[in-house]
Amino acid sequence: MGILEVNNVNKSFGGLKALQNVNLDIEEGKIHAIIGPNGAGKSTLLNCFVGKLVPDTGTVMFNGQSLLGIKPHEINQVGVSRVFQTPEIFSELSVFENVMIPCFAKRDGAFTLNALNRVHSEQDIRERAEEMLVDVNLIDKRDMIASSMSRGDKRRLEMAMCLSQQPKLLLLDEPTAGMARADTESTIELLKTIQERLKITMAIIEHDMGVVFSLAQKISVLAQGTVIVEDLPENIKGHPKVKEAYLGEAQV
Ligand SMILES: Nc1ncnc2c1ncn2[C@@H]1O[C@H](COP(=O)(O)OP(=O)(O)OP(=O)(O)O)[C@@H](O)[C@H]1O
Repeated sequence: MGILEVNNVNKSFGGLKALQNVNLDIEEGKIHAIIGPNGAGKSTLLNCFVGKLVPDTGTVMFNGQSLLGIKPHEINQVGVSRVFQTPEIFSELSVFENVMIPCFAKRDGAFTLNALNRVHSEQDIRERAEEMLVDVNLIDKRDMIASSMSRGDKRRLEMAMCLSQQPKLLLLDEPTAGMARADTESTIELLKTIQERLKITMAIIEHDMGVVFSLAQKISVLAQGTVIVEDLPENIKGHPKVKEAYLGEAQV
């Protein structure tokens, strides 16, 4: 049984069938990539996991609980976190302060900026934030202002913020889009380390096939709203259906 199970999901926008009878099973502890050409329905599907869109029909179950009709922030509370193309961080705050914010939110159920003022007396929050920074290898940069960091380090910081909410499933929406090669490599290493050490399940949408094949343990290929193949990475490379779907785009 998967940690995330998608059954017969359909979603249309007017007359356009963006998702048609989509079935997907994301296994606990694995990195599962969802790939496909432009307009295949990848973002629409991800949006159905986080409450941004509601499927017309079908079910989305997380750990045996339906995610349909649940508000995005509640989905986050049940253990599903999403990482966007552009890291969502507080640019003017230090690295350490950025990580303390979600640590407060996790403990108190909400965060107010005032909380940062009493941080010196908040030993448990400080320790937790430090632990997170060690996990993503940013502890030496704890006093840097977030805006001055590289794209790769900003991604590390965002991951530390996500991890402090103790997610069970991490959804990654093109995590290396627009990155220089060095930052892309650093992000691949980061995600591998997190998955190996913390065993967090990840679902990743990504156009860069180098990233996909470096990380994924299973791949689902979407084309025109339908899953055309779901298999191990070695069986996806060169698969005739996948090649056909990508005709005119970067080859797989
Ligand atoms: N809110 C919307 N209203 C109308 N049509 C939409 C909406 N969102 C997506 N679509 C359409 O649904 C189809 C699937 O789009 P989606 O963004 O899910 O594809 P994608 O695989 O994520 O594409 P890309 O890789 O280019 O981001 C496309 O034809 C898109 O134009």
